[in-house]
Amino acid sequence: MKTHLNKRIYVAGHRGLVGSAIVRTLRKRDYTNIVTRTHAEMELTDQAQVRAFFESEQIDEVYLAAARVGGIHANNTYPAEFIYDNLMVQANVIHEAWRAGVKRLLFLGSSCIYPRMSQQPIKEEYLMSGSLEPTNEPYAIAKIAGIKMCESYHRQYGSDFRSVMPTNLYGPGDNYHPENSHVIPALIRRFHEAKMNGAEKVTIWGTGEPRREFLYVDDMADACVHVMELDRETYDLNTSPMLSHINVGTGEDVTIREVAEVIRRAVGFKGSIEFDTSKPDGTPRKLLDTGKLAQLGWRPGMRLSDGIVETYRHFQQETVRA
Ligand SMILES: NC(=O)C1=CN([C@@H]2O[C@H](COP(=O)(O)OP(=O)(O)OC[C@H]3O[C@@H](n4cnc5c(N)ncnc54)[C@H](OP(=O)(O)O)[C@@H]3O)[C@@H](O)[C@H]2O)C=CC1
Ligand SMILES: C[C@H]1O[C@H](OP(=O)(O)OP(=O)(O)OC[C@H]2O[C@@H](n3cnc4c(=O)[nH]c(N)nc43)[C@H](O)[C@@H]2O)[C@@H](O)[C@@H](O)C1=O
Repeated sequence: MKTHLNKRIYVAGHRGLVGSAIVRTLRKRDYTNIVTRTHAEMELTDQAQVRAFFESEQIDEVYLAAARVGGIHANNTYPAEFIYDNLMVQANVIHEAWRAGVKRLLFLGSSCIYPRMSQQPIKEEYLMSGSLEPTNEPYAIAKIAGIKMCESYHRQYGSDFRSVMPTNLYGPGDNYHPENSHVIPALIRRFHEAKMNGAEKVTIWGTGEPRREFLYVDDMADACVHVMELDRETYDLNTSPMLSHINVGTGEDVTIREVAEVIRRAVGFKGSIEFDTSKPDGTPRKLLDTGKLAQLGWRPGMRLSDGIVETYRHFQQETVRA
């Protein structure tokens, strides 16, 4: 007999930062029937491959953590790939999941869906109330389309498709590419290399003044499973009739200068920091209002300084993905 622990759960993007943490969390909670495909095994932008997968695998639930992801430079340099890949991946997975009768799906968006100059902290209902940040607008537009797909399939077909909007994430298994990664992995690598090479200075992009909220990836995965385990009635009661997404964050933000200092200390780099103001700052601030998720009984566990120490420990053990 099928219990909730042996339902067939497909984690899309299981080798990425978030997907790998979701698999760890599901295993820790004794889920036994987790289905995965690497990018080489299934190209999610190809509808025929995605259709064949859902037709043969009898999936009960989907965590959609596969996407084209990168930091400010990657988003700004490859906008066509960020909009095309993300629209295609999510359209194929959401549509084919519906066709195959998948019972529940979780779509991962991003806090960059909200207006660049949004009121802070950002509530879910501020979606589409202003213009987006130009460095990642194509990615944000794709993510907004993903939310709207989940809402539309729920509205028209009653599909139990949900969305969470994570703040900036970091942790074990991140992408440490020198240019294309997000700020925390980029700076862990830069400070580490500077320490190893005996360099005197490390350069940080932008002014150091933007504020960001950072969530440890295992907390993010825990929030994803928490949201998926809510019954539909509770989920609906806590989202507004026209907006189905839920913010996930810590409720606290820091400046880039402050987070750089935390990383410098964790890595043990003794030199100085300089700022390259020819590089973009991006959104000045994006602090999520996480009241809805708190009301649903979830809170983060990891403090930023501890999470960075833990991530640096993993970085030193991992084969760097770069
Ligand atoms: N990291 C962050 O700070 C944030 C992430 N998010 C969201 O969380 C989700 C997960 O992000 P994250 O784990 O960081 O991203 P990663 O880049 O670490 O992982 C993404 C995964 O998706 C796979 N993938 C990408 N494109 C395809 C494709 N066309 N076909 C098959 N597989 C594909 C990748 O495989 P491969 O590497 O082999 O291409 C990789 O395993 C995304 O939706 C992202 O937008 C939201 C906010 C912040
Ligand atoms: C999660 C989120 O991630 C992206 O947006 P972002 O919040 O701007 O993320 P970021 O981590 O790349 O930068 C944060 C801040 O940090 C500064 N910064 C300093 N030095 C480095 C540096 O070396 N690398 C990077 N990447 N940033 C640096 C950088 O200038 C910026 O001010 C979105 O495109 C979108 O993909 C998205 O959803």
